[in-house]
Parts: sequence; C-alpha cells; structure tokens
Amino acid sequence: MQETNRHIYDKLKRPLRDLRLSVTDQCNFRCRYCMPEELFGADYQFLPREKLLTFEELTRITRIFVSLGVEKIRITGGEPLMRRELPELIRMINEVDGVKDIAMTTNGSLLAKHAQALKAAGLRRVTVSLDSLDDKRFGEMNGRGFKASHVLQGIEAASEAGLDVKVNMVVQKGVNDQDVLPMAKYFRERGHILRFIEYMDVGNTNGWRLDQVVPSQEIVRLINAEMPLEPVLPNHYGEVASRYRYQGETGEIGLISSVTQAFCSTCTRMRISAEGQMFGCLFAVEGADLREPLRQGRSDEEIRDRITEFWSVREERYSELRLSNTPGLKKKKVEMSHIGG
Ligand SMILES: Nc1nc2c(ncn2[C@@H]2O[C@H](COP(=O)(O)OP(=O)(O)OP(=O)(O)O)[C@@H](O)[C@H]2O)c(=O)[nH]1
Ligand SMILES: C[S@@+](CC[C@H](N)C(=O)[O-])C[C@H]1O[C@@H](n2cnc3c(N)ncnc32)[C@H](O)[C@@H]1O
Ligand code: SF4
Ligand code: SF4
Repeated sequence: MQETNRHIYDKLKRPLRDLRLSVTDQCNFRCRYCMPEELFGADYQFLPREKLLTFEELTRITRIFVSLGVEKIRITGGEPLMRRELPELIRMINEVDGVKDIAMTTNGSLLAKHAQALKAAGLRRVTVSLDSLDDKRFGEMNGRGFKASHVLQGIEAASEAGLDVKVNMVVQKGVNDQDVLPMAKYFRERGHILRFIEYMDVGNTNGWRLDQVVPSQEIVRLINAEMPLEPVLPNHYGEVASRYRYQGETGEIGLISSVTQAFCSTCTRMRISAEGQMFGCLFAVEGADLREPLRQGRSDEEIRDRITEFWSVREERYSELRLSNTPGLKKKKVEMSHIGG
C-alpha cells in the first residue's frame, strides 16, 4: 500500500519535490560547455556497467522518494538514450504509485529511433537540447559534427508520437547568440516551447567566463522587439524557467536565468548520479552514496532515513552565492554530465 506522502524540508525550508535521475555518464556529443573533447577523450574512464544503478534499483529509489513527497521525475544523463532498454525503465518508473510526471532531457540524436517506444512506455514529456539550427555551428558546438536537422527530425518524431516537446538552448555570447531569433521563430511556428538557458559554470572543465553569458533580459528584449511578448505567471512553485507568451497567442518561451536571477530559494530538486550518489545541488562538491545501502540489503525505511537526513542538512545555494560574488566559491565541483543536468 502507498505510504502517506510527507514533504521533507531542508535547512532553508525548501521542500523536496523533484527527483532527477541520471541513467548514464556517457554521451555521444562533446558539447564544449559540458564535456569538452580534450577532457573527455578516448581514454576517459566512464563508469563500468556494474557501478550503474540497475533499473530495479532506480525504481526502488523512485518509490522511496515518492513516499517523501516527490511527484515529478526527470530522466537525464549524460545522454539518457545511450542507456540500453531505456523505455523499460520508463515503464517501471511509470508504474510507481504516486508518480505524476515523468519527463526526459535528451540531446535528441537518438530520439527518432526511440520516440514511439518511449511514449508507449509511459513517458509524457521530452526536453530536447538544441543550440542552433545551423548545421555547421551546431556541429562545432556538439563537438561531433552532429547535424541540427537530425535533432529536428527527432523532435518531429517525438511530437508525432504524442510526446509533449520543449526545446532547451544554451546561449553563449560570440558562439550562438545569432541563433536566438531564428530559433525563436522556428519553434514559435511549430508550437514548441523554447527555453533559453544562461551559460553556467558547471563542473571544472568548461572554461566558463561571465562575459560569455547572455543575460535572459537581453534575450527577452531582442525577441520582444520583433515578436511582442508578455510575462506569464509560473505554472508551479519552484518552476525553473520564467515564462513569456507571444502576445495574442498561446505560444511561449522560457528563460532559465541561473546566472543573472538565481532561483535557489525555491530549489526543490534532488539529483541522483548514474552510480547512485545523491546531490543536493548541480554545483555540489560531493554526494552521498545510496548504491551501497541498496546493495547491502538495507530496508526502505533505512534508505528513507538516509535521504531525509541528507536533505535536512542541505543548505546549498550556489547560484545565489555566485550572484552576490561571494568570495570562496567552491573550487572543485561535480561534472554536469556525471550528476545529470
Ligand atoms: N542552476 C540550476 N540550473 C538548473 C536547475 N535545474 C535545471 N537547471 C537548468 O535548466 C535546464 C532545464 O531544465 P530541464 O531539464 O529542462 O528541466 P525543468 O526546467 O525542470 O523542466 P520543466 O519540468 O519542463 O519545467 C537544465 O538543463 C539546467 O541547465 C537547477 O536546479 N539549478
Ligand atoms: C547535461 S545535459 C544531459 C541531457 C542530455 N544529454 C542533453 O543534452 O539534453 C542537460 C542539459 O544541461 C544543459 N547544459 C549542459 N552544460 C551546460 C552549461 N554549462 N550551462 C548551461 N546549461 C548546460 C544542456 O544544454 C542540456 O539542456
Ligand atoms: S549537454 Fe548533454 S549532449 Fe551535450 S555533452 Fe552534455 S550530456 Fe552530452
Ligand atoms: S544552484 Fe544549486 S541550489 Fe541553486 S537552483 Fe541550482 S541546483 Fe538548486
């Protein structure tokens, strides 16, 4: 029987509501802002299979988190579609009593192949990352020469399969800022929500510089000048993106402003890396292990206590601290491809 779901709160009184599960640390792209080729080269040691949480372990974790009030699950990575049999995991998670929303973030390269199976397994929404419509620029940004047209086919296939599609674009000054308007026009016509993400200083390897961030407000101004926008209220507490609607239409865009308007004060997200470490922040230094307790035969109650304890001492708010330029920001952080974006 489903236990009574109770919310737990961290030190800053933020409830635990969302669970982001990374299912692999591997990826077929080498986006410079995430996994630069020179650091994630041919000799890079990805996690061996036995270290990855199994589908049964991921499902059990989900069930325990749901008993703590989580309703929203996001599958991510690395590239989640590189994990074999992923639709089977979706099916298993979808059967967990109390899961209200299950979504996946993907680079879209393998989406055309898997969209139908994912939908049939119970996936509702997919967020596809795409940084440019220009094949050459996109190929350079993803570090592997993948074509934008290929990802667009994936988006089409997902839409045809009945999945709700959003698109994420990381905007970097001098790299793809010229693509903001063409992307906005393209996805406005097709009715998909495009979200612009401020380039972040994730991990230790992407060579981030503040002057490469395009502030969200600049993007709003740029689009508004051509296609007038109006702000829209958030869908729910803690929504990451601020929303704007094209005036007189239902179409929207979103702005994820983790550099210029940090949203840590309403951050309700727990992240689990592919090897089963819990992270309370995208910029965490280290996580707390769940895999060993799972494999040592600990009871659900014991694992629930471990999660509760971890969340109750959580006080991370990295982006807010970065915003206030607090000295002594952590030097060594977990990599985004490892923790799951
Ligand atoms: N700094 C920071 N960035 C985040 C956080 N959550 C998401 N992001 C960034 O926002 C991007 C978009 O998030 P998505 O994976 O699309 O998920 P979401 O915003 O929860 O999506 P919806 O459920 O559709 O609202 C991520 O890839 C990250 O780049 C967070 O907690 N902190
Ligand atoms: C780490 S990826 C994992 C899922 C999948 N591989 C993908 O690209 O959608 C999740 C999201 O993080 C975003 N991301 C990665 N590095 C980033 C950075 N430095 N700043 C902002 N967003 C970033 C990506 O664009 C993507 O939308
Ligand atoms: S952003 Fe996604 S697609 Fe790009 S390297 Fe990172 S994990 Fe891979
Ligand atoms: S920086 Fe950390 S605490 Fe702030 S919103 Fe992102 S994940 Fe949450």
